[in-house]
Amino acid sequence: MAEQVIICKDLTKRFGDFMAVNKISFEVNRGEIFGFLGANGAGKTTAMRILCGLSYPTSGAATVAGFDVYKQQESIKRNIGYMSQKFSLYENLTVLENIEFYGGVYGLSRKTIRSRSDELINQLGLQQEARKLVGELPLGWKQKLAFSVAIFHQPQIVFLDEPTGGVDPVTRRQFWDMIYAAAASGITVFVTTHYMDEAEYCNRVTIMVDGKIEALDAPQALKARFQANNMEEVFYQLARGAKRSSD
Ligand SMILES: Nc1ncnc2c1ncn2[C@@H]1O[C@H](COP(=O)(O)OP(=O)(O)OP(=O)(O)O)[C@@H](O)[C@H]1O
Repeated sequence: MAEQVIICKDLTKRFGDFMAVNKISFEVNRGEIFGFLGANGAGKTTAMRILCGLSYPTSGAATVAGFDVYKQQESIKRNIGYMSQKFSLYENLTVLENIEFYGGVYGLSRKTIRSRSDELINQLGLQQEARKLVGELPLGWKQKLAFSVAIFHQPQIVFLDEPTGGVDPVTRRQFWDMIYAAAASGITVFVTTHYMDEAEYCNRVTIMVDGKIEALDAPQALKARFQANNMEEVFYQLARGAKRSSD
């Protein structure tokens, strides 16, 4: 049986009387690309923040990389990478300086940082840009670099919160090639997205509606179950009854 690196059981987060995350349960396997979908306000970011060790649940249980979300937040943070749409690299530092900075934050030795950053810059084809300010790079390149930095310390799991917002489909496809390479190297990928073509690239997806998980399966299986041609239609069938407004 596949090793489970994230286990959630009835995980709940309440803000006052409001159930932002309402008893969600699921498991994610090592090396899997796990899509976490839902309309605006469904509760994705709230759930993801708990799994990243940034916030406590109200009730329920979860472990991430074997560590408990209540008691072992620091161990969770050391074993994951995180990239949010808002998380940005330092625009006023160069490409190389950003890589070195985050390598240091993640506790890598100077020697490791030097050899891995050379390797990374070559892989990304950024040799010409290595000493340019990140602020001068196009958005798609910033996202690729931010992803590379999020997995620079070779974490067990990487959490991506709408990582490809605002870029064209070709650039998004290139970004997904990087996700596949990371997953092939054994990194588990937990990703939220609004783009339904990206949902098709995941091994399995959950669809959250109003704080609850309404469906969880491989895209192919969901399409068959909902007699849909694509994930857009599956999503629409599940999310059309959502009470939380999309803004
Ligand atoms: N600190 C908070 N206090 C009160 N309500 C909150 C708090 N954080 C989030 N919420 C509410 O919880 C619900 C879920 O928010 P969350 O950000 O998790 O949704 P999401 O699925 O990530 O949506 P989006 O795609 O818009 O980021 C929203 O209705 C939001 O207003």
